[in-house]
Amino acid sequence: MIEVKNLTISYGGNSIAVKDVNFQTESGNIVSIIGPNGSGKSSLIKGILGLVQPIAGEISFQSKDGQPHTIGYMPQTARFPTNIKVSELISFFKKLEPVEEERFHNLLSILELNNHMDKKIGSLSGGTKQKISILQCFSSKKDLYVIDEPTASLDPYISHLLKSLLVEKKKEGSLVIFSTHILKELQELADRFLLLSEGSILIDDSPENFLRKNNKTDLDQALMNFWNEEYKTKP
Ligand SMILES: Nc1ncnc2c1ncn2[C@@H]1O[C@H](COP(=O)(O)OP(=O)(O)OP(=O)(O)O)[C@@H](O)[C@H]1O
Repeated sequence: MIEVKNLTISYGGNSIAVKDVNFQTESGNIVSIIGPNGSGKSSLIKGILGLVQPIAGEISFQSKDGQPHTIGYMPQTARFPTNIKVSELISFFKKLEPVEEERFHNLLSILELNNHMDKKIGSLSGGTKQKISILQCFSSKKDLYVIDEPTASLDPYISHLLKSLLVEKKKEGSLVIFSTHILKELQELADRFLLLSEGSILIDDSPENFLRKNNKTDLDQALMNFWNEEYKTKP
């Protein structure tokens, strides 16, 4: 379980990236964070991960067995040292954190990373670097998976694989939090979504409930209607 209380993040000056955000969620769920560019999705994710220091609020985790929680993270853009080989990077990851060998080898093969082992990271495409992130993130079981725009630079085949991994992790009892701009992806995967606007949560609902309340079947359309109404009421 994760509980986020009054979380506020600023990078300095007067601007606030995340404003007094509150939510809590149980394990075994997929939660999606959506919102326009600059609405604070990545900042909220970085706050959850402890990568940025909030100016107010707190985040607490409780794992079922009382053990320290483990987190897998896939950033929006994979940033690895450019002058080492793929094989060296993967060996480094394996030294940092033990992997489940069967899962690791399955992923390595599905992601077709074997063909890239002798290449320097700097020579890889963005999508191939994301595949290494997938391998790193999903080669061992975690309590929480945090994925920032998972499918942004992936081809349809690998996007499909990643979405299946998220569903598999939920079924195994982990909590999955991902941000996206793709509402179809949200409707397909999420048990619950948070719509951020200017750092605050504007909607916190399940896709089904939101559709029912708005008498729609298509989330894209329902959210666009909501958004247009929201802007109409702004000065
Ligand atoms: N490192 C940083 N330094 C200063 N300001 C930042 C930094 N990172 C983000 N911001 C600001 O914080 C606000 C929220 O940005 P954030 O990247 O969290 O939004 P986002 O919803 O993830 O955007 P996008 O959809 O474009 O990825 C924006 O105003 C952004 O300019």
